[in-house]
Amino acid sequence: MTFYTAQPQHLSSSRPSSNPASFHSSSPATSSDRALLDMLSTLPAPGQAPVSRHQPAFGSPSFQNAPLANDKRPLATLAALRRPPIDPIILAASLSSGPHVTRHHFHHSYGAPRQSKQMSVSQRKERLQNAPSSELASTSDSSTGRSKQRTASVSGSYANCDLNDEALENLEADALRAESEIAELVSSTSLVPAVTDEEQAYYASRQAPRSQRLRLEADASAKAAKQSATANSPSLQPARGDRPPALAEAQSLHAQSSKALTDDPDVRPSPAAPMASTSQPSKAAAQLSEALHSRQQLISSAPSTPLHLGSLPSAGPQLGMPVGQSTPMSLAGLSSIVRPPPLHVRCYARTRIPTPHGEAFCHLYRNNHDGKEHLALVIDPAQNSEETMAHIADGPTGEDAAASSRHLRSATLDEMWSSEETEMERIVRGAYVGRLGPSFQQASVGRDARLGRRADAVAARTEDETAPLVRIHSECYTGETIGSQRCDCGEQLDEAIRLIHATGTANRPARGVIVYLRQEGRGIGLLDKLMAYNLQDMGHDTVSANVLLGHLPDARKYDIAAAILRDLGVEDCRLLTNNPDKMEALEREGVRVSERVAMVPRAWRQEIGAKHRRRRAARRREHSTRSKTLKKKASAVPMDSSVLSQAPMESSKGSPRVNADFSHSDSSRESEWDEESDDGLEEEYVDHVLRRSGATMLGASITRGPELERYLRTKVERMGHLLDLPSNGEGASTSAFSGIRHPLAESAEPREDENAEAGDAEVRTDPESLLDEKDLQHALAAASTQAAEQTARADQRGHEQSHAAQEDDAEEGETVLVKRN
Ligand SMILES: Nc1nc2c(ncn2[C@@H]2O[C@H](COP(=O)(O)OP(=O)(O)OP(=O)(O)O)[C@@H](O)[C@H]2O)c(=O)[nH]1
Repeated sequence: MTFYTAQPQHLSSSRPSSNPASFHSSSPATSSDRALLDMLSTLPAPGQAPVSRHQPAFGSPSFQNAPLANDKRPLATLAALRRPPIDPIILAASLSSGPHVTRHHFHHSYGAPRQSKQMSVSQRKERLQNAPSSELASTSDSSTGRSKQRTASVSGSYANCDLNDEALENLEADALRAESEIAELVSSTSLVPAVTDEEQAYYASRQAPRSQRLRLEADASAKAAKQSATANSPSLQPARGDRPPALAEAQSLHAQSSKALTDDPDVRPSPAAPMASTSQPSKAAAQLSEALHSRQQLISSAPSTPLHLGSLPSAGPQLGMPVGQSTPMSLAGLSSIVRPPPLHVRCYARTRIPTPHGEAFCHLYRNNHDGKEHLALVIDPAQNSEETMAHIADGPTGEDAAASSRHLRSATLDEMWSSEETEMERIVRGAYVGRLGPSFQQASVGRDARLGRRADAVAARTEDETAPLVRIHSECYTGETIGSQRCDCGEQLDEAIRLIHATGTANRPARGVIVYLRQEGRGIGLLDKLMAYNLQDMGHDTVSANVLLGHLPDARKYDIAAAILRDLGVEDCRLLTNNPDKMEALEREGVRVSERVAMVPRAWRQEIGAKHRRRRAARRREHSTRSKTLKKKASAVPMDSSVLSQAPMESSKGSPRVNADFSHSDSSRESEWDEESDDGLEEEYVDHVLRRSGATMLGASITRGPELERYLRTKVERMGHLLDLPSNGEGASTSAFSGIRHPLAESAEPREDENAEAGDAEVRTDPESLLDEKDLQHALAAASTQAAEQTARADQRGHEQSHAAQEDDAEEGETVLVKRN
């Protein structure tokens, strides 16, 4: 029996088969064929495994990042060539036979349960050696008269297919039997047969040598010719050429409805109308036509922004299945492939995390696109204040509203998730205000009330309100967890937290967000990143290694980051990045980037050019002389050993300072920030470099190394990152300085007054000299305080002693007097 499937003809023809109807195909692919192929080849349901290794799983980052036609990335075309969504040949083969089909399989059949004919080369050789000679008997090919000996000496890609002719004929018979069974099944369901797991399990692949395949094909075409001559059933006649009737009918219906649409775009013919005009088209054809029609309409009317599911046409009849039968693929599913469902993010938990730089709120987000848990680190210490948060809880107005609007809070976290949710449940997931403690627990207000207040607050916002500092950071296990020096990711994360905290002043507390996206290895995943490193060890750079592995140099997307920022109430930001793609992506997603703040690698901030190096060397000499003098003084002062051992700790950020010349208190830091003083920024930086607390990265502080240098340079030179390379060696241009001053400094240019002031700054940025100098200063300061205290105590004791002596003297005098008297 002949069977027809909903596959386009050019697909069927790529699968040589003994099926006469589908074997010969010469009609060219029509646009409908292509539309259908397109539809079939982009059909995976959410969570479904890829059909081939080339096809990314739906919802996976690579699926999200699959290059679009309008993608302007330079290597989009190359990527598309390397990793096409699906290979049509593989698609055709797998639709008919199973997902494990590869390009090299060309003939498949379902057979009765039998042992697989695929065996390893060693097994096959062993079997051949042990086989009786009768098994290797030659058979005579009746058509050519040539004698062929089918030994198992076939090698190469067909090595596993050394079946003898008898086995092949058995298989052929099995195949025909199975095909006719499937055809029966198909004719009862009209469209593509569902292949059961059992059938899959009994599937036997036959990779025959070419000569054998040609013979089989010749036999099959002879049979086909014979059958077509004798066939008299009009229902089995292909409607156009040897095209399956269901598809041909669908195409004609589709053409009719398209024409009607072109004539009058407002009138969309109901599926019943074209059906009435044709002579009894099958239900399947009508369904197919409807599917094609709806899809084409969707594509043509799709806006550039994601559609809401509600605006899509109802599921209607389902493609590929008779009405009433369940199928995983509905029209709604189809539409969701055309445009992914609108992105939704929700914050599931929020908690306070103390970091070496200060406190942050860690938010965990889930979304409906990539199944990953992304994070947002919100730095907004004012939220910890009970007074501030009480405003939110009580419903602020006017200035209070403006103050509370500054708080970066997740709308999805604060909202009531259900009417049954208790206050305690909300608090436990992080929807609380103020600082949570054993005696203070107050749930935050729900979304609607808060949004209303936010509107008030926006109206009341003052003009000098600056946008929060935001960093979009991509996960990097190697850089952040094991301290890899191939990249500066760990350092960047640390630096971002530090910089955001550093924006705080007495009047304006720090405020910013680090969105931590789980896009390891620029979106290619840890596995591929590790392989990319091996390619880099072989001489490739970070860009070419990615491309060699079939990826774009950067496969990340930022729509989820933008959604998270919007959820946190960030509508505009100052972005900490060197990557122009990030800025563009955020702007595209509706988050305004009012300013870019450079992320200067710490190692490059140390690299301050030849001229400055010379001056730094001079300053260092001067300092060493001063240090020696100070050391001499120190040795003259008696001092507890405990004081000396604590000196480095004293220099860490937040610890009490004892010498105003070399350090600054928190309040002095605030005033420096108020004045936007570079020196203050430098001090902050130096403090950070010298800190000894916290272990966010192994070997924290500055990431250095030749591989890091290469990585950074490649990003600048090949990926367009906006960072000036440092000068290399003596006499190099100082233009490299632009961008290597502190990123938050107003001007990126080096200061004109290259005097001792600049020298001071340089010296301060040298951690080693600073460590010595500062530690020594602290030690000295502590020692002199101790010495002063000792002196004071001694003075006191002396004073007391002299006083006592005087009293004694007086008493003695009195005694004498009394005696005299
Ligand atoms: N594929 C690949 N990814 C890398 C490599 N080195 C680091 N990464 C990843 O790159 C991501 C960080 O991206 P970067 O290009 O360093 O920086 P960026 O985030 O684009 O730009 P900035 O905002 O300026 O920091 C992290 O996910 C790292 O895991 C590499 O050699 N190959």
